Amino acid sequence: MKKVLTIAGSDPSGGAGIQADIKTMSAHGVYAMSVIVSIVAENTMRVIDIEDVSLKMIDEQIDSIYEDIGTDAVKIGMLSNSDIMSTVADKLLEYKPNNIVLDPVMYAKGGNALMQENSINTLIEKLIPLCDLITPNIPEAEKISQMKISTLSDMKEASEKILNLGCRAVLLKGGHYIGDAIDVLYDGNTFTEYKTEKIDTKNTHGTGCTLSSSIASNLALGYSLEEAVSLSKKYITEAIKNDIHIGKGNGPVNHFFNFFNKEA
Ligand SMILES: Nc1ncnc2c1ncn2[C@@H]1O[C@H](COP(=O)(O)OP(=O)(O)OP(=O)(O)O)[C@@H](O)[C@H]1O
Ligand SMILES: Cc1ncc(CO)c(N)n1
Repeated sequence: MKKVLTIAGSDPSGGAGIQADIKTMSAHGVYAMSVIVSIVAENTMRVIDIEDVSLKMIDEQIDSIYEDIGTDAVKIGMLSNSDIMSTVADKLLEYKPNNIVLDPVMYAKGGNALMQENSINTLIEKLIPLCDLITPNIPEAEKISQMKISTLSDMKEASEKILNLGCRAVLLKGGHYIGDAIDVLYDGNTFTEYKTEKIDTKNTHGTGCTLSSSIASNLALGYSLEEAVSLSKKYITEAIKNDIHIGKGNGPVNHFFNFFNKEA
């Protein structure tokens, strides 16, 4: 069985973070493992508090995976500050895992910060160069590329700027784009657009976590980057379409739409 690790924050309400990652990986038939770096008190409505796990415990959790099991892909999600980013980057340099997918989480859907603003330089200098793929949404890509993104051609220009920071590929997600849900993949040679209609729903909590975990799973399963993104775009679209109406705010997607019928 292929093995995929998520290094991210915990969302007790189950729609984003580690919980979304494990559900997504399990729905793809890979063996999911998790290193929790922050515990977030949050739900579908708001973020209440964040408590970071100690750097020592983060170190030891990552060691415990590589001492024993190893990974076929690694998904990295919320890293709240620059010390955590450096700790994770050092471990990636030590173990050199294949297929590193970084979702550079900065804000929750309601707008609360999940990453300290002053850690963006560490993200850029230490983490991005180690990644096979980075999956920013539009506000995150604006921060990383330091340019305003209003059009599809801006998305492409920002992808080029981000790729020049040293990662192997960029998937700039257009869920926040007015109009269709267009994501742009840039691998240094080719731009590939993945386009679906925007689904009219407020239940999009954890869409980014789910997409990046799906891509990591598909890479672990041996798909090429282009195939993995294409399959994962189909997965997130179906997961959004088949939403399950949990909570009072921005609810989660249905990670297991393939396995059960929500009407049943
Ligand atoms: N309403 C929607 N209809 C169709 N696809 C959507 C919709 N919202 C987001 N998507 C798709 O979901 C994926 C995740 O994109 P999005 O930009 O929402 O990520 P995100 O902001 O990082 O999510 P989050 O921070 O909540 O985890 C992308 O493939 C995007 O195109
Ligand atoms: C723990 C966590 N990671 C990521 C996100 C972004 O969706 C969130 N809301 N919570």
